[in-house]
Amino acid sequence: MEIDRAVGESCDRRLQTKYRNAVYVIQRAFALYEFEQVAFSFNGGKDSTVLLHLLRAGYYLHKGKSECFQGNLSDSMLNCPIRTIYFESPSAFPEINAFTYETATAYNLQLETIRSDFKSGLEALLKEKPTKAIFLGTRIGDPNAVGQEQFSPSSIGWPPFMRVNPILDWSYRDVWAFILICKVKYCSLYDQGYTSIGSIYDTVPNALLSIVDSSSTTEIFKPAYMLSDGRSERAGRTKKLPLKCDTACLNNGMTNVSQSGSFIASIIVVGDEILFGTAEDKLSAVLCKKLNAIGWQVTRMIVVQNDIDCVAAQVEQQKSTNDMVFLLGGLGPMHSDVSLAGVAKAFGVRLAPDEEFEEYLRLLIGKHCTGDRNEMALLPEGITELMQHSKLPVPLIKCQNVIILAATNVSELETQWDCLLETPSHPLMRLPPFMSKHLGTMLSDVETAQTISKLCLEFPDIYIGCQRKSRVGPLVITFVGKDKTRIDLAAEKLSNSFPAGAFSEADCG
Ligand SMILES: Cc1cc2nc3c(=O)[nH]c(=O)nc-3n(C[C@H](O)[C@H](O)[C@H](O)COP(=O)(O)O)c2cc1C
Ligand SMILES: Nc1ncnc2c1ncn2[C@@H]1O[C@H](COP(=O)(O)OP(=O)(O)OP(=O)(O)O)[C@@H](O)[C@H]1O
Ligand SMILES: [Mg+2]
Repeated sequence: MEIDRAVGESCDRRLQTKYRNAVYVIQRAFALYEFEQVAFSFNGGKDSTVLLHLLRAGYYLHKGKSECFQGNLSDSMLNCPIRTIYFESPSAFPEINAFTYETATAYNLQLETIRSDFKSGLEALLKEKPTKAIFLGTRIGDPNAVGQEQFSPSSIGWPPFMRVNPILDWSYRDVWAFILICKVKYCSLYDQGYTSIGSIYDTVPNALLSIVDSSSTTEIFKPAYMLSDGRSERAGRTKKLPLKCDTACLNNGMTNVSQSGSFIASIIVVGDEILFGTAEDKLSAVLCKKLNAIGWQVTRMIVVQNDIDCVAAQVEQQKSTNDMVFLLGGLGPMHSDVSLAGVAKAFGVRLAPDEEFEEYLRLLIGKHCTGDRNEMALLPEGITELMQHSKLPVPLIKCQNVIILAATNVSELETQWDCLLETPSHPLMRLPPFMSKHLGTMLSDVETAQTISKLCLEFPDIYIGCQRKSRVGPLVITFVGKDKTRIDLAAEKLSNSFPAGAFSEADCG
């Protein structure tokens, strides 16, 4: 078969290894699932073009040569009649659309065009036709590849299928080496300087391929395969406009002080063991107190599973609605340590080796490190700031307005917090602290409820909360705010609304 032959006859040993592994993954998938229950996600991009020809090679090897040759078909037209899905969007480049349809016809792919978003399109597809696995041209540098393996079940919240990523470990160079060695057709945009193709609204030719030609009025670009540094593959993908709350990212992680006179933060704790009830989260409560003491308000404390998508979903949501997000847990070398991958996914960047951080880790755990790459030194690319302090063995990690704390107990958290505040570039502006006052009473909830409701309306700047430690014990009313006089006034008003002695100051630790 021509693809197999071209790679075999090339002198590119690296490509040969990548090719063999990818074809092996494809053959495994064909052996595991019924052919009718697998699909190929094809969009005319370079990665899915490579995958198309690997599928043809894998199918040929899986089926055996004889079954694949149909009559007098030349082997370059050898087909893999796989179900193929294309999510066609009105904002796709016409060249991409044309290439997708031409290629599907040329290779007899059973094309199913879907005109909705990925998730609902896949939901409808799975309802209509049982689909166990879908081949994708995802590569490790893609923002959405974080945490994926060659066989990765679809994410939580997505319809259930296996994502099969045969070229996950292929580099930009490998992709072009394959296309050029196998002499397969590719979308014409890649000859015009496009190196990764999204929509017409967010994709331009890669400026690194621009040819300076003073005699020409139009800008000319070299073809995509001329890009020497694959890390710049997505340089032509313009950033989406920031969401309204993402101003936090533009302003060194700071928005303006909200009307309540404080910054807001949320805390995400990553820990299956907390959700199973086998461990208790003590750190968030301590962190809340620390934040309150510098005048920050905590809007949420969330515990999530050790799952990249769960972490990513929460980080994505919280980072855009809070001035700062603190992440606790899920850091380290274990399979369940997915916090950084979740952060990377939330920001749409990849995890990349960070030499500075690796050096710190080497000093700390050097001799225990195995392998040639330290997985713990992979940090979200382009958005990570290391906050070093002499009392810390490794720096704290900050990704825009998300701070990742590696504390495993209260004492470590206290040290990390103190160091954070002592770091010159720390992003936590000190504001007047929150203060609180607690009143205890043996009056019942029913007797006090109405008066307290009225008090809340009268003192909108003071948080007034009620809690009981037991049904028979005292009711404790808490007043929290930044103005001591106002707190005292609210407490006094409450006491004065009831017979003398009904309330007394309580200590809530
Ligand atoms: C067939 C298919 C399956 C996908 N499955 C998932 C999934 O399980 N989880 C997920 O977060 N995204 C999934 N996606 C979305 C991709 O991660 C990603 O958003 C998409 O390839 C577009 O990349 P872009 O945003 O860079 O254009 C899927 C996309 C396709 C086409
Ligand atoms: N609109 C789509 N329809 C079908 N599959 C898609 C679509 N968009 C993405 N995919 C799948 O996701 C994979 C990764 O997309 P990505 O954009 O990174 O790669 P590509 O389009 O093949 O190449 P390029 O990086 O040059 O754009 C694709 O190879 C394809 O399998
Ligand atoms: Mg693309």
